[in-house]
Amino acid sequence: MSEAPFLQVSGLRSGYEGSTVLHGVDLTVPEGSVVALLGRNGVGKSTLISTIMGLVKPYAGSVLLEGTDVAGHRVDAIARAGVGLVPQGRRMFAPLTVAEHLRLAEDQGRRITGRRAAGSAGAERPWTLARVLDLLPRLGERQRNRGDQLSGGEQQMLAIARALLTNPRLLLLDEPSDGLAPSVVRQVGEVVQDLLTEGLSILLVEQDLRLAFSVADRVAVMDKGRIVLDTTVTDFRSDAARARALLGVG
Ligand SMILES: Nc1ncnc2c1ncn2[C@@H]1O[C@H](COP(=O)(O)OP(=O)(O)OP(=O)(O)O)[C@@H](O)[C@H]1O
Repeated sequence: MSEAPFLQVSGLRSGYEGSTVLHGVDLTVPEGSVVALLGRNGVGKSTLISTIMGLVKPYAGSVLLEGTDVAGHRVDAIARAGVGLVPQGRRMFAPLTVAEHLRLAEDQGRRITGRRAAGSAGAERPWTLARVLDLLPRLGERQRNRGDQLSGGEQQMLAIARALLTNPRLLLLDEPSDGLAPSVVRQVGEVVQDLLTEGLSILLVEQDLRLAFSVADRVAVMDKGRIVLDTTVTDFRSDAARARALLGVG
């Protein structure tokens, strides 16, 4: 893992229709690392992910991707700059098959990668469908099944596959364990490890602390729209009382 930040967020403020949710967020994701973003419900974690991705417009602050400020840019420009989103809730199209979802994502990926300059983010070794199915073989077996016929774990794998086909170098993963059985959460953890090996940087919003601790290098805790703690997993785990106070968990 290199120490250079892939993502550096500074003083980021954003919200919805004039109501401020993020009150000046500072956060760094070093290249090739996983940062787990923790925090109680409603503190602004998904809003941060959406603002980084360009889905929510910032009021102030910067979002540097390898040193280039993309704050306020359109979502397609941010995808081209190398950011992929695996949204909370997975966002399947119930009537479409796995193969159809993947074909749409491949088309989108081609549009994004086609406009990317040679040698820029994600241009070196694109995520082809074959490469994605190699990483997520279960999807290969389920190609003819519709979105609403998939288990929660399979839907999560499909959401990850769709994001990978846009050739990101930074993946924003919003609560991938949500609603999954413990054995499936472990599989998600293994996929995150594989993605790290493939050279991605990852910002992981997670409520499942076991998953977060098993894959992350650092932990950032958000409260009321600010990062109130940014530390190593080892340090965070060494102070259970502080963790309980920050997260409200037993
Ligand atoms: N699309 C929206 N329009 C208006 N307000 C929103 C919208 N999305 C979220 N909010 C509000 O912004 C605040 C932060 O929500 P957000 O979803 O970012 O928190 P979170 O930490 O991700 O919570 P959770 O863990 O429950 O997903 C909440 O008060 C929420 O009601």
